Parts: sequence; structure tokens; C-alpha cells
Amino acid sequence: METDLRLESSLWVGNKRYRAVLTGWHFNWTEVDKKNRDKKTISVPVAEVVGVEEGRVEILPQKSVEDTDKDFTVFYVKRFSSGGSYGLLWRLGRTQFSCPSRALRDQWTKHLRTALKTHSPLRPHRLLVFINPFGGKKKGRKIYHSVVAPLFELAGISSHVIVTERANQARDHLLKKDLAGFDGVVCVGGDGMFSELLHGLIGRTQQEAGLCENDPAVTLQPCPLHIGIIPAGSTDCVCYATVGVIDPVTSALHIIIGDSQPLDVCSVHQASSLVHYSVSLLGYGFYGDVLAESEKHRWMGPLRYDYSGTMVYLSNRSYAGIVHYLPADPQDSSPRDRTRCLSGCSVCSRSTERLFHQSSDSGSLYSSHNSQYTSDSEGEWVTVEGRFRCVSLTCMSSSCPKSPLGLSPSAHLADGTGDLILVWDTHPLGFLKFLYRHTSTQDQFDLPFVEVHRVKAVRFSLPSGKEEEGYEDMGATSSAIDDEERGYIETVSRNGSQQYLAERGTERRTTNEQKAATPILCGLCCSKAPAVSVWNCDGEILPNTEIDCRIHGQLVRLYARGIEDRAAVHNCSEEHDNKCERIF
Ligand SMILES: CCCCCCCCCCCCC/C=C/[C@@H](O)[C@H](COP(=O)(O)O)NC(=O)CCCCCCCCCCCCCCC
Ligand SMILES: Nc1ncnc2c1ncn2[C@@H]1O[C@H](COP(=O)(O)OP(=O)(O)O)[C@@H](O)[C@H]1O
Ligand SMILES: [Ca+2]
Repeated sequence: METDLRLESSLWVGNKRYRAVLTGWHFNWTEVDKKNRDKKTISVPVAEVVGVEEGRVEILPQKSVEDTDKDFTVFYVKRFSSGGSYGLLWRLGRTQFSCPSRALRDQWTKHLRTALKTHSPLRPHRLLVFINPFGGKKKGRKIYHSVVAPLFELAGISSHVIVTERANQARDHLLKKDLAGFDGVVCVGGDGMFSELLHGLIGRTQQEAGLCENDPAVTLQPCPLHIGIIPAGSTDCVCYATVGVIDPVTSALHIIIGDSQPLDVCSVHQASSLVHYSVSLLGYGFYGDVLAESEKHRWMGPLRYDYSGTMVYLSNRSYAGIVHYLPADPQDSSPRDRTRCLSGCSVCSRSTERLFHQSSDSGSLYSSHNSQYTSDSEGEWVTVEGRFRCVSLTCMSSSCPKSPLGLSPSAHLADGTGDLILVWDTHPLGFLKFLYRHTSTQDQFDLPFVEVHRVKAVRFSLPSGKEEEGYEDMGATSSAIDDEERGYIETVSRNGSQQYLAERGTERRTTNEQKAATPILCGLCCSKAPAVSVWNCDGEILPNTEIDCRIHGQLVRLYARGIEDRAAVHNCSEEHDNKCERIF
């Protein structure tokens, strides 16, 4: 196969002569000077060729074809560093080649197209696209038609576009309508739109496989259709964490070349019913309150989260809860190992082996017929109880423009685990420090009131009687109540490391800093606070407080490849300057 596709000849680009070689995996062209010495080589992996067209082709301002019979044009992925973001921006590169004869031109286009088919088996031919016209800054339609559609057309992708008229339309369509002939589903919107696709596709796949989604112990069937995300929302966390930038052109190019990134999904259950699926943030306390508050201010657009975040921070709340968790194998990885899950991540690759090649033996995460989660290999559940500022579970880093390294910077996209972050009640300045560290590279887990655990499952319940209590006096959660009630913090040195203990029968102490800070901020807030918060599940408020969650390894696949390591990518051009270069 490799030798069949090989082609080598002299070609011209403008008035310069090049030696072009197609090896099967790569298409290279090297400038040759008058003395036949090689100069600079441009090398494009065949998998990153977007399209090959006869003639001299442009696509902006409109598609134009000068149909000369000795020329062909190759479109391909070109990388740029992206300033603020961690990942790389992808743009459409274009080179027009001239051949000495028409026969050679036809040979080049035929070979390149065959190589494309051979080396990019997952390239979509037909896509189902849902646009949320109201997501983010309400630019979904414009982004799709001006930026994405021309690229899909160039790549020969046909798409069926649905502009949604109501919430959950995309989900319902995926659950009920005929999906035959589609290779993938794309949303143009934010995390909420992605969540609709996630629910629709997972639900449809389980229906067709005859599996019950309600039972947390059932091993769910991975979805056959890929999901593409064109970011046009408010947080765009799933896009940022799987691509590394929020950029519609970059995302469209990942879709076109058929990149494939598996993703862990957390199922959330209550009383033996499925409540929701989550991939990014499942958060109780602070993040739940921020979402509940922000729904009242949707008109503010993406800014609603900053406004609500500030208001909720000032209200200075903490909540009682009991958290049970099932730790993952600490030998595989740790949330404190300071590694990052990047494109081609070895921890995720090892998990693929474990999840799909050993699933028939007793080493699987759960035994599929075991509704009480008691397989021998699952390990021991751990229980902690106390007052928390927030309890968060995330299946991936959940990086987003607000927090470029995310809620858990060392979490993995596809390792079959999630990171459980427990932020115990603490003084307002301590909590602010924790929040603020999300905006920099400082370790947000290196604080005495924060714990992080890599887990396979989590249960959350309320201390008996809490659900009925409703509201409690704010003073009670901040200054009036004694330290014993509040579960305030204490750091002790155990085995040489700082460990945090709260409400575990150990002595408790309030620091001076805590005592000083609390009353000042309490003066700014309301006098009544609810005793119970809500769960924020990828931007949706859950109806239940007591939940049971399980991580399903690699349940869905996105058209993405994870964040590319800048240091390992060679063909990256200088920083992209939007002012002087057009998109195409
Ligand atoms: C002091 C600065 C603090 C910055 C803290 C940033 C933490 C950000 C972590 C964000 C994790 C995001 C996980 C993704 C969630 C989304 O699924 C979900 C839905 O997104 P969609 O609307 O696009 O559909 N988004 C959300 O739920 C939004 C959560 C955002 C929380 C941001 C909170 C901002 C807090 C600002 C606090 C300021 C305190 C200042 C005190 C003087
Ligand atoms: N046509 C529509 N009208 C109202 N709501 C919609 C529509 N289409 C989608 N939605 C809902 O809007 C919510 C937010 O959408 P999303 O695209 O995530 O934007 P944002 O990031 O700004 O929240 C989603 O939960 C989705 O279900
Ligand atoms: Ca994970």
C-alpha cells in the first residue's frame, strides 16, 4: 500500500521549483535552488490534508476556481501559537502547484485523494449540525455560516443543519429521529448544547443496545457517532479542555480531518434512576449556587457567571454533607502528579487497554450484573462528613478561558476516572485564595482546607434531617456558632505531610485570620441562607441533592485530539495575529 501511493516529481509553486514527494503518510515539498541544492521543506501529514482541487483555487472572499489544466491546489492544516491559550490555533494553509503536464497533475490529485482515504478513515462525509441561536453572544448562526460551512464544503462534507427553536430539541431529535447515514453530530453552542448531544447519543445508543441507563452498575455501550463542537457558548469548557483553544476554525478543521478523542462520562443517579450525565463540572455548594444565581441574569450573556460568582462569594456559604467515594488505583496516576493530559496521553492509552481489552475479566471497574457495586476488584469506599464550601467532581481538567489549567489540571480526558475536589469550610479569604489560584499556575490543591481524590464513583448525601431544615441563619455558618459546629479547620503534620482534618473527631481550632475576616464579609450578605445547595451538572441545575455517580470510561468520542504539546509540534508558525491575517 505504502509503495503504491508513493509519488515524486518536480513541481512549481509560483516561480520557484520544488521537489515534491508523497510517501503515503506525508506530503513534502522542498525548494530546490539553481544548483539543485535542497532548501526549506514543508511537510504535511496526509491525515491533515483538508482537500485537493484541480486548478488554482481560492475560497475567500468567495470560492473561485481558475481551471488551468496543469495546476492543482492543496489545502491543509497550518498551526499557529495562540497567545493566551494553552493549545494551538489551526488555520487553513493553501498551496497552488503547477505541473509540467496535465497527466502528471492528474496523477498527483489521484494519488493525494487515495492517500487521504487510506490514512483518515474517520473523516466524516455527512454530518448532522445543531445550532443554538441563543448560546453565548448569540453568534452561533453567523459563526457556522461564515466560518464553518465554507470549510465543510471545501472538504466535501454534506451537512444537515437544524437551528434549534427550543431547549432539548437536539437531544430529542437524537433520541427519536432516523440517524442513518450520519457519521457524526455537531453542535454550535456552549457546554449546554454539548450536553444535549451527549444525552441524546448516549440514550439512543443504550436504547438500541437494550441496556438500562438507570442502573449505575450497568456497563454502558460506547456511542458509535462522533461529536463535534463548534464553540459559540459562554464557558465552552468541553471544547477548551479537548482542543486547547476556543476557536471555530480550529474546531471545524478537527472535525473535517476526522480526529478522534475518547471522553469519560459521569452518570448521575438518584433512587435508581438516571438523572443526568456530566463530563466537566458536577459541583455542589459554590458552583451550584453560582449557576442558580446566574440563571436569573441570562440577559448578561457570559458575564452572568462573573457577576453571580461575586455575589455568591460574598454570601459566604458552606453546606453540610456526607461524601462517599471509591478511589481509583493510585498506581495508574494521581491528581497531584503535576502531569498534563496532552494529545497522545500515555495514561489514557493504557486505560484504553484496561477498559476495552480486559473488560470480560473480573478486573473491570464494576461487574456488569452487580447492582450493589461490590466486585472484588473495586476497592474500598471512603466516607467523609463535614461542612463544605464546595464539592466538585470532574471527569477531565475542565480548563476554560477563565481557568486555563482548569478545576483539576492533571485530570485525564479518557482514563476512566474523575477527580473529586473537596473544599472544606474555611474563612472567606482562604476560599478566595482557592478560587484565585484557578486563574494562574499556582496549585489550588496546596491549601490546608482542600483535598483532591482520583475516583471511580461518588455518592453524596445529607446529614439526617438537613433536607427538611430549609434555611438556616447565616450567622450560624460564619461567626456566631462555635468552632465545634462549623467544622473549622486544623492542619496537622502526619507522616511528614500536611493533612487536613475536619469533623472527624479531631480537635478543631479557628485561626485568627478566620475570626477576623468572617464578620466583615458577613455584613455584606443576606441574613438567611439555605441549608442545602443545588448541584451544577455541566451548567444544568439537578433536581436532586442526594446523588450517586459513576464514571464510564471513554463512553463518547469527540472530533478532537486533546491539547497538543507545543514543544512537540514542529510545524508551528509564529503567533497568530488576527488583525493582519484573514481566516482563510
Ligand atoms: C477570583 C477569580 C476566580 C475565578 C474562578 C474560576 C473558576 C472557574 C472554574 C470553571 C470550571 C468550568 C466548568 C464548566 C462548566 C460549564 O459546563 C457550565 C456551563 O457552561 P455554558 O454556560 O457555556 O453552557 N458553566 C458553569 O457552570 C459556569 C461556572 C463558572 C463559575 C465561575 C465563577 C466565577 C467566579 C468569580 C468569583 C469572583 C469572586 C470575587 C470576589 C471579590
Ligand atoms: N432555541 C433554543 N431556545 C432556548 N434554549 C435553547 C435553544 N437551543 C438550545 N437551548 C438551551 O440553551 C442552553 C444554553 O445553551 P449553550 O449553547 O450551552 O449556551 P451558553 O454557553 O451561553 O449557556 C442549553 O441548555 C440548551 O439546552
Ligand atoms: Ca477522566
